[in-house]
Amino acid sequence: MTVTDAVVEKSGKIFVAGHRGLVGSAVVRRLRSLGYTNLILRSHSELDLTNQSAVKTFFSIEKPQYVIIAAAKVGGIHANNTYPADFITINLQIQTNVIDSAYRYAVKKLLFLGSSCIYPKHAPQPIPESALLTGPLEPTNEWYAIAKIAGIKMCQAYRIQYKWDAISAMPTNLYGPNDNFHPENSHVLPALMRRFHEAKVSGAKEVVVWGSGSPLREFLHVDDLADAVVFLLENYSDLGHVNVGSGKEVSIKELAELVKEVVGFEGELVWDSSKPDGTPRKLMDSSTLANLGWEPKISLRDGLVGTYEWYVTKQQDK
Ligand SMILES: NC(=O)C1=CN([C@@H]2O[C@H](COP(=O)(O)OP(=O)(O)OC[C@H]3O[C@@H](n4cnc5c(N)ncnc54)[C@H](OP(=O)(O)O)[C@@H]3O)[C@@H](O)[C@H]2O)C=CC1
Ligand SMILES: C[C@H]1O[C@H](OP(=O)(O)OP(=O)(O)OC[C@H]2O[C@@H](n3cnc4c(=O)[nH]c(N)nc43)[C@H](O)[C@@H]2O)[C@@H](O)[C@@H](O)C1=O
Repeated sequence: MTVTDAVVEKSGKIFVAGHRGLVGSAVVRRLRSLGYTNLILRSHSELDLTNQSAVKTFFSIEKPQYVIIAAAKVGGIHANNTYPADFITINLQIQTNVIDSAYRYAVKKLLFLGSSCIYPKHAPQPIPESALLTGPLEPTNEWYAIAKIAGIKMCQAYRIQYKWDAISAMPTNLYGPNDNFHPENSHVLPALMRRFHEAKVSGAKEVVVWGSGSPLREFLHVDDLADAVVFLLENYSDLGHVNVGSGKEVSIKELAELVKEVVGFEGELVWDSSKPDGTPRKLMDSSTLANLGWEPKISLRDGLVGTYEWYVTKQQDK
């Protein structure tokens, strides 16, 4: 493993793609809090990253020095399972356009974000980075996972062929402010927070939770992830992708009970077994990152309390 020599200048021009999303908005907060002042931001409507010529024009005019790709087609188990064509195609287009243009317009360093779903469904637990491409993927999100694997491999290929500084980080399941709270298409944590909140407000007696409750998931607050992303941008430069997790896993049943308590819903949980469980377990081995000197700070309970406060004050106005 190599630690990068190149210092990321505080005045360096940094393009954060997807800055309105869960991850992109947290990365922008973190960069600003560290004194990075020269951020380039474009909303989806200002720059559609699936449009190759628009992306080329953007890079040729703006000439960013650093790029963080937090723009992607993202969703929970239902969305991934229902829109496989969108998940594979849009993600391949966004990452291919941005990585290639970043290289061609002399970006100094690029960080690509993948996901823990790149690993085989039955990978050893905790999952080391070396488990990539050692077995079949989880069917509910294999289309998205294939795109993400292609992104990692593209960064590696450009690093090998062009000696270009492209790195990849693999976050575990994330949550926090600016998450997607869509009732069907979101991830489990925001979906349950919204459902429990609406049930509390309406006085409903029951809330439906999908699957069996037995799958295990590892959750990381997005502010911890953003801290890790900037840490890697500043300190890491090598071929291998790097896992970013909290190291702690909970069952979906335990998660549901915790969200219920934080929201203050007092009714019952009803399990809908017609919905898929997805992968049984995906705890990542984040020792590569720990050995570089990074660790997460926000507990799941504290992160949930903060996210619920944000949801009640901000999200409901939308
Ligand atoms: N959320 C999670 O639990 C995890 C996320 N990740 C990874 O982190 C990254 C960010 O995810 P997250 O923040 O959750 O996702 P979000 O959906 O919250 O944000 C994605 C952002 O990308 C933008 N975007 C999507 N398509 C385009 C496009 N064609 N052109 C320009 N912008 C576009 C979206 O804008 P708009 O909404 O306007 O379309 C949005 O701002 C992704 O690579 C994801 O794979 C990894 C592991 C877990
Ligand atoms: C980050 C990751 O996110 C996705 O994978 P996932 O971890 O399976 O994501 P999920 O959060 O949607 O579900 C986690 C678990 O929770 C259960 N569950 C209960 N009730 C609800 C519920 O109401 N909504 C959702 N979405 N899930 C629910 C659900 O049945 C499953 O057992 C990937 O597609 C992939 O995109 C990816 O990388």
